[in-house]
Amino acid sequence: MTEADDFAVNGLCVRLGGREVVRDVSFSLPRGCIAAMVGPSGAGKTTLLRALAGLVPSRGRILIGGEDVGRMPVRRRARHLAYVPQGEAVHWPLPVQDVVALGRYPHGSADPRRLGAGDIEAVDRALDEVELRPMKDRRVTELSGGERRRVAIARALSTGAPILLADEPIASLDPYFQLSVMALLQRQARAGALVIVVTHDIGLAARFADQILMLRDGHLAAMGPPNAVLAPPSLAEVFSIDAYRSSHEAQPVLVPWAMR
Ligand SMILES: Nc1ncnc2c1ncn2[C@@H]1O[C@H](COP(=O)(O)OP(=O)(O)OP(=O)(O)O)[C@@H](O)[C@H]1O
Repeated sequence: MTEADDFAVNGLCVRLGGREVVRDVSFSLPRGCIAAMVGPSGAGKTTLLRALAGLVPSRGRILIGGEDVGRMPVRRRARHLAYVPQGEAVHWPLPVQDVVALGRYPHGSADPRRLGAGDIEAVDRALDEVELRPMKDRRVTELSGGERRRVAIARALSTGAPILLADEPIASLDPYFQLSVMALLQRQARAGALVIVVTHDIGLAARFADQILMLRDGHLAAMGPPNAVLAPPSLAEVFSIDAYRSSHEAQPVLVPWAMR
């Protein structure tokens, strides 16, 4: 890791509806890392992720390799940061491959009829990653909720951005695709990307993430490796739960077990 690879957030604050919903958040993460952002409902995860993506005004600084994201031209920022929003991304009856091709917009190609060979390759690769190539000509409005989530993930992947911010990408997926998408995000990290994924699934966070960012009431309550952060005291204090903890195939197993 070099300093230029870092994604650094300093003193980030976001006000919404006259209230500070993200408060003085600071952290830095290297490329090659997958970080899971967890926390109770309303803790500020989506707001923080949207602020990191430049989609909501914030105070403080966000730096990529020392460069201030707030001063980056929008297309340049979009080549650095890809964002998978919560919920369904597209409501128009476009073919799947055209939606995924929107990820090539920051590279100058938005019209699906004018994509270059590199764009087409990036789109096909992204469709393969989420196992949607056979559905590429289907209209997104005719897909299931889980399939649409995978289209949104493919669109972000097709940007080729080295920083991927994903808001609950596995929320509406079946167990096979929850594992598939988490493994895919981990592969992106191992290939050199920085992935920050918001999830309520602390079990999959423990299994796949290198770092946990734990939010509570808008501030970063804890950050570190899963076994340190998702430990009984913080699960009790932040989530008000006890969890069953074990290991399987040398991986941590964490199952929410009882309310406290
Ligand atoms: N547009 C808005 N105006 C005012 N308050 C908002 C707005 N959007 C979100 N909030 C508030 O900001 C706080 C953080 O919301 P946010 O959606 O970031 O939480 P979250 O941790 O992602 O929650 P969840 O896990 O339920 O998705 C909540 O108290 C929410 O009510």
